[in-house]
Amino acid sequence: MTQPIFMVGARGCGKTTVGQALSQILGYEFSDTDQTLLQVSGLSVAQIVEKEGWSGFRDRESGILQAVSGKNKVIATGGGIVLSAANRQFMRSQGCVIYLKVPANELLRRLKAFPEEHQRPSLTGRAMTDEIEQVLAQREALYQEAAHHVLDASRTPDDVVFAILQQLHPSAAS
Ligand SMILES: Nc1ncnc2c1ncn2[C@@H]1O[C@H](COP(=O)(O)OP(=O)(O)OP(=O)(O)O)[C@@H](O)[C@H]1O
Ligand SMILES: O=C(O)C1=C[C@@H](O)[C@@H](O)[C@H](O)C1
Ligand SMILES: [Mg+2]
Repeated sequence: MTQPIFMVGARGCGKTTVGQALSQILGYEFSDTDQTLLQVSGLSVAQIVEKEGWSGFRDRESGILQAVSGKNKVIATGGGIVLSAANRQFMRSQGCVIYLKVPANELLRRLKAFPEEHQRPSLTGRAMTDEIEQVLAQREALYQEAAHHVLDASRTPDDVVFAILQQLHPSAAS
């Protein structure tokens, strides 16, 4: 398999952490849409949103998704990449899409421990607990629609990587 692997899911589900580890095992190149946007623009998510609003950020993010896609790549996306129907269609048609599913209480635990507020400014203005539940409720169907594989990602990163390898190459991972 050479097609790109796209990691999707909510903030803090482990797209960057697990995607990077998976790329190393597969010998694939790794890209992250949030990190690439930071590198090419020199601006954090919070700065882009302040200047251009969320719609400006979403437009830039969609452009980056297309730019970083390619063979033998693992691509960690931003948590809101699936809001665009064109992005969902692009990822599904170009590659293999993996949804890392994590319950709200575990997302909250991780995001409280590692807030990274410049890259994760508030989406709703609400308290983090309420925001996570609200955003998950709004996006769950979109993550499911985009995904070829849905993984329980509340386990350790190594366990999640192993589970992905089992889904992609059932014989090789056993
Ligand atoms: N399986 C895991 N178990 C425990 N902690 C994890 C796991 N995966 C990631 N983490 C931790 O949770 C935090 C968020 O992970 P990560 O940045 O990979 O999430 P993300 O899905 O890329 O989030 P974002 O959408 O904001 O980019 C990190 O500090 C990471 O160390
Ligand atoms: O869930 C979201 O909408 C976001 C998640 C992050 O990865 C960043 O892409 C940004 O903070 C928006
Ligand atoms: Mg990330």
